[in-house]
Amino acid sequence: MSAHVAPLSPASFETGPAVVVSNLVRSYGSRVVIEKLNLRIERGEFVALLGESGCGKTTLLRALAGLDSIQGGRIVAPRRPAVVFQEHRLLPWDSLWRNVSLGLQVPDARERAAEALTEVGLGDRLDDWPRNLSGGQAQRVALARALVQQPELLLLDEPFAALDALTRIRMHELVRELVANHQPGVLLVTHDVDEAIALADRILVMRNGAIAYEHRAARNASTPISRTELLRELGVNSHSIH
Ligand SMILES: Nc1ncnc2c1ncn2[C@@H]1O[C@H](COP(=O)(O)OP(=O)(O)OP(=O)(O)O)[C@@H](O)[C@H]1O
Repeated sequence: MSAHVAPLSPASFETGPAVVVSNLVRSYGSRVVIEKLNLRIERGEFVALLGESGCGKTTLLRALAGLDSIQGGRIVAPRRPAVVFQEHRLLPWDSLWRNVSLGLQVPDARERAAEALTEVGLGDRLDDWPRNLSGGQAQRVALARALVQQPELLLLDEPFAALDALTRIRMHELVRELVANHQPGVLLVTHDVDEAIALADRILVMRNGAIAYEHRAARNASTPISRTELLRELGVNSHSIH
C-alpha cells in the first residue's frame, strides 16, 4: 500500500465503503489535472467514469490504485485495489495459473488460481501460456488475476476497449456476474456511453478536474439513464446524437 492511501480501521473492514476520496489534488508539475475531487464508492456498487479525452480519468484511477503520488487530499481504502487495464499485462513467461496467482502468499495458490480461471471460463487452461490466448481470453485472465485477490475495490481502465463488439458484450455479462458474486466496489473508466449505461449503478462525468455530473440509476428502473443527456454532458451536441 502506498503511503498516501490510508487504511480503514479494522472495525469498518467488513461493512465500510470500498474507497473514500476527499479533496484529491493531482498535478504534473505546475499543471493541475485533478482539483479537490471528492468520491465515495460502496462495496458492491458499480460506478462508471466518463469524460472527454485528457480530462484526467486515468490519472484518477492511477491515484486510487496507489500507482502515483498525490499532491493533496486523502484516499481511504481498506486494501490496495485490484486493477485491470486496457492491455492484459500478463507475463509471457509464466503459465496462466502462475499469472493469476502472482503475489498471492498462500500455500494453495494453484487451487485459488484454478477457481478464478474457472469463474472466467478458462478452468481447462491452467498450464497454458498467454501467447495462446485471444484478446478476450487474455482479458478474462486479467479479470481472474484481479478477483483472486478478493479486492474491496476493483479499478477497470477501459478493459474492453480493444475487443470486438461481440466479445465486449460477452465480457459485460461476465463482469456483471463476477461483480455480483464478489461484491467489490467498481470504478470503470470508459469512453463508451452505452457500456456505462449497461453496467453501472452510478455514472459520473469528469470535467475541469472534478466530478461535474452524477447520475444514479434506480435499481430495476423502467426508464434507463438518458443517453442523450449523458452525451450532452460530454460535450456532444444534439445534432450529432442518433
Ligand atoms: N505522466 C504525465 N506527465 C505529464 N502530464 C500527464 C501525464 N499523464 C497524464 N498527463 C496529462 O494529464 C491530463 C489527464 O490525462 P489522463 O490520461 O488522466 O486523461 P484521460 O481522461 O484518461 O484521457 P483519455 O480518455 O484520452 O485516456 C492530460 O492533459 C495529460 O496530458
